[in-house]
Amino acid sequence: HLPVAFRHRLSTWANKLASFFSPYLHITISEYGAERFSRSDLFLAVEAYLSDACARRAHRLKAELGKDSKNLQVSVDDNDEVTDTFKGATIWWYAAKKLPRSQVISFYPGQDERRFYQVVFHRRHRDLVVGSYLPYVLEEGRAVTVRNRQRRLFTNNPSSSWNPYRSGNGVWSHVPFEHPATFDTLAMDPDDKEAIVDDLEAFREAKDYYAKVGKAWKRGYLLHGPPGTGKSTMIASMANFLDYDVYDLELTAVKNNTELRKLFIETTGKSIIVIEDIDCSVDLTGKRKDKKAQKKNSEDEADGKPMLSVEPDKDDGTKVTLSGLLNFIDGLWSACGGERIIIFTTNHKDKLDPALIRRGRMDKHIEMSYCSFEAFKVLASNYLDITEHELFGEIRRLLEETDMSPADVAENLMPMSKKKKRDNNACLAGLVEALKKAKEEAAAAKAKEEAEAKEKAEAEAEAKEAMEKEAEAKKGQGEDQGNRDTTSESTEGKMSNGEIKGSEQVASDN
Ligand SMILES: Nc1ncnc2c1ncn2[C@@H]1O[C@H](COP(=O)(O)OP(=O)(O)OP(=O)(O)O)[C@@H](O)[C@H]1O
Repeated sequence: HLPVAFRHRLSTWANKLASFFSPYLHITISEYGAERFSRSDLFLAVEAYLSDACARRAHRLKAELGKDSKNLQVSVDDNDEVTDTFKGATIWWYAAKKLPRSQVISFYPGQDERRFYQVVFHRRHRDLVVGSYLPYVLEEGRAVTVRNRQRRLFTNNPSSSWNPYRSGNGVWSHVPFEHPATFDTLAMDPDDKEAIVDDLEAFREAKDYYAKVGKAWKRGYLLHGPPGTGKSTMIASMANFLDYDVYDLELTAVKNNTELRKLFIETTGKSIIVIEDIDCSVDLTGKRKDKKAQKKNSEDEADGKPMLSVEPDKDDGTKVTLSGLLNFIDGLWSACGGERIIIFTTNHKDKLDPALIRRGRMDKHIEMSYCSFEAFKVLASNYLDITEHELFGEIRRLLEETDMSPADVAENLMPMSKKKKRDNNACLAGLVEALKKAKEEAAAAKAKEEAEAKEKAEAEAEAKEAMEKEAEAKKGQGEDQGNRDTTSESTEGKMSNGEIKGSEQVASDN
C-alpha cells in the first residue's frame, strides 16, 4: 500500500544501512559499457575466467554456442554464486540480470535485459582485489577467450559499403578460419622449415624484447617463388602454428592511403595480415595498376587514340601509393595493437621495389622452391602414408633433374577415382611418368629456346655481315669516286703545272 517513490526511497535507505554495518564490499561489472554498442571487455573476460576457473564449483551452469565458435561454452548461470580464492582472500562472484525500469523498447542490444557480475569481498582485501585480483581475472579471461575462440579469416569490404552503425558492414568481413595446413604437412626442406618455426616462436615470445629495443611488435615475411610452391599453404601453417587470425587484404579494393590506414587500425593483435601477389597490386615504381585505365589504354591503342597514362606515385588521395604501403608496414600507425605479422607473397621478387622489401620491413625472405626430394617425402607421407618405396630412388633422381612444383607432385599423389582403392604403386608410377614427361618437355623447351637463340644469333650475324658488306661496298664506291676525283685533280694539276711550267719556261726563256 506504499507509494512507489516512497518504497524506492525506503529500499535505498535500507541498503545504505546494511552496507554501513556490513564488512563486505561489492563491485558490479555490467555486460554493456558506457557506449552500449558492444559488450564490455571486462565483462567478457570475467565470463571467460569464471567459466574456465570457477564453473566447476558452481551448482548451476548454462551452456551456449559462441557466436563464431563451434565449441560449447559453459558458464555460471544467472543468479548463481561461485567462490574463488586469491592469495588467501575469499571472493564471491554472483551472476545476475536486471530488467529495465521503463518498458520503452530499446534499439540497443541487451538494454532490455542487462546482465552483470558482482564480486563481493571483505573490505580488508580491497587493495588486493582492485589492484591485483581484478587485473589478474582480466588477463586470465582474455587468455581463455583466445584459447577458446574460433579463429577467423578476414577480407576487406569495399569502402562504399562501410557503415559503422550497421552490424556486418564494417571494414572487414570474416568467416571461420578452417585451413588444415600445418608445418607437419608443409612440404619443404626440413632445415628451412625448422628455421621458420624457430623464428615464429622467437617472435611470439619477444614482447618484452621488442619493447626493450624500442621496436613495434611486428614482423614482416616475404614469400616468393613460382606458382604452386606452397606460399598460401605456408601462411595457413603459420596462422595455425601461432593461433592467429588472418587478414587477407585485397589491395585492389582499397581506394587510397587513408582507407589503407583505416583497415590497418581495424585489425586486432595476434593476427597475420597478408597481401598476396603484391607485384600485381603495386608496381615497381609504386604506381597503382589501374585496371580500368589499362583496359582503356589497350582499347585506345587498338583504336589508334592517344593512351591514358597510369599516374605516378603521387599521393593525391585517389589511390594507394608505395609510400602509403610503406607507412602501412612500418609507419607510426603500424605500432598500434602489436603482435602482428605482415606477409607479402609474390611470384616475381625482382619486380618489387627494393624499399618495400628491405630488411626491417620484410624481415625474413622465404623462398618457396620447386619440390625437392625431402619435400616429396613429406608429401608421400601425407598422401600415401609411406616413408620408403622402391621408386623413391628414381623419383629422387628425376626431382634433381626436373623442376616440378609441390602442387603438381601432390596432384599426382592424389587417388584419381572415388571407386578405385588408393594404390600407392600406381600413384608413384604415375608421378615417375609425370616427372619424365616434365623432363622431356623441359628438354624440348630448352632445345627450342636454344634453336631460337641460335637462329637469332645467326640472323644477327648475317645482318651484321650484310651491313659490313654494304658499308665496305659504300666505302669502295667512295674510294673509287675519290680515286677518280684525285686522277682528274692530278691531271688538272699536271696541266696547270705544265701551264705554270710553260709560263715559267716562257718567263725564264724571256
Ligand atoms: N610446399 C607444399 N606443401 C604441401 N602442399 C603444397 C605445397 N605447395 C603446394 N602444395 C599443394 O598445392 C596447392 C597449391 O599451393 P599454394 O596455393 O599454397 O601455392 P602458392 O605458391 O600459393 O601458389 P600461387 O603462387 O599460385 O598462389 C595447395 O593446396 C597444396 O595442397
